[in-house]
Amino acid sequence: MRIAVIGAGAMGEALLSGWIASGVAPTDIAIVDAYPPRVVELEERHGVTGVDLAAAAGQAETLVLAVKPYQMDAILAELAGHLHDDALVVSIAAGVSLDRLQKALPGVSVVRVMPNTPALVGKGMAGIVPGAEASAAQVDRVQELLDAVGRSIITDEAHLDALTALSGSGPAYLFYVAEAMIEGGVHQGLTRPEATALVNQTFVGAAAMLAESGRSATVLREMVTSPAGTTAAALRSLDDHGVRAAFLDAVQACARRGAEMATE
Ligand SMILES: NC(=O)C1=CN([C@@H]2O[C@H](COP(=O)(O)OP(=O)(O)OC[C@H]3O[C@@H](n4cnc5c(N)ncnc54)[C@H](O)[C@@H]3O)[C@@H](O)[C@H]2O)C=CC1
Ligand SMILES: O=C(O)[C@@H]1CCC=N1
Repeated sequence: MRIAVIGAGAMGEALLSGWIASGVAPTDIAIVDAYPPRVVELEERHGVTGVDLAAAAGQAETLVLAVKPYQMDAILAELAGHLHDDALVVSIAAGVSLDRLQKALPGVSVVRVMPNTPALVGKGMAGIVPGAEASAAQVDRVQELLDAVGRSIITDEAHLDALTALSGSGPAYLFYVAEAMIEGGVHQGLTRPEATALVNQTFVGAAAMLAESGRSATVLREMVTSPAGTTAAALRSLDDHGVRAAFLDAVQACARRGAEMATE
């Protein structure tokens, strides 16, 4: 058993399906989930195998802890003392510090990661914070897993809440903007399917320009904004509604919530 995903919910499934798409054999991936129908669903959809936590602890090379933060203590307590000697534990939970993980699993190699759901389509972005017990080879192994489903950076824990506020939670902000734009198109008389197709492809095109043009977001926005034109009118309205300030506040609220969760 190469990888065991403990808590095969939204993010656990995004990672494992991204790994399978990148060439990891489904038979190398096991899942542990408290909700039996979810295990059956993922076994059927991806060809992975449901196991119990004891089997994952005793056999998996890498255990990816992908339960909700408040479910983490119960999992850590069950794992403590049952992990095999070379086990590598990767926690993706927001607000669960390395210190808390390491105290629950003394002597175990632990790495903290903040991934995001675009891993599902091989376009993920992840931050990696190595724990003190993790070897360079183990950190490389984690980075290889994340790079197989997108990109990653090694960072320090002090920056992980800020990283969560951009890449971890960020996809939700963009989906929210997409929803609002689609609604705007419907208000202008477009059908919902037409508005959805226009907005989705505009996101694809704009994202590709950000990734591939080598130009900054500012330059790309200026390229669209003709003097006294339509875009300038739209951006003026966004500024009048404080949208830029709202994003600054949203990023701050997200990072603050991550820090707060660490104390709960
Ligand atoms: N959803 C996202 O975009 C991201 C989530 N995360 C982190 O990933 C973790 C999971 O988040 P989601 O996938 O959104 O949650 P989710 O609720 O979709 O998945 C959690 C899964 O854990 C299972 N579970 C609960 N208790 C369990 C137990 N004792 N043993 C085994 N399985 C158990 C649930 O049945 C569920 O399938 C969280 O800690 C979150 O902070 C990190 C980055 C992005
Ligand atoms: O909303 C959350 O708490 C998780 C962490 C990052 C994205 N989703």
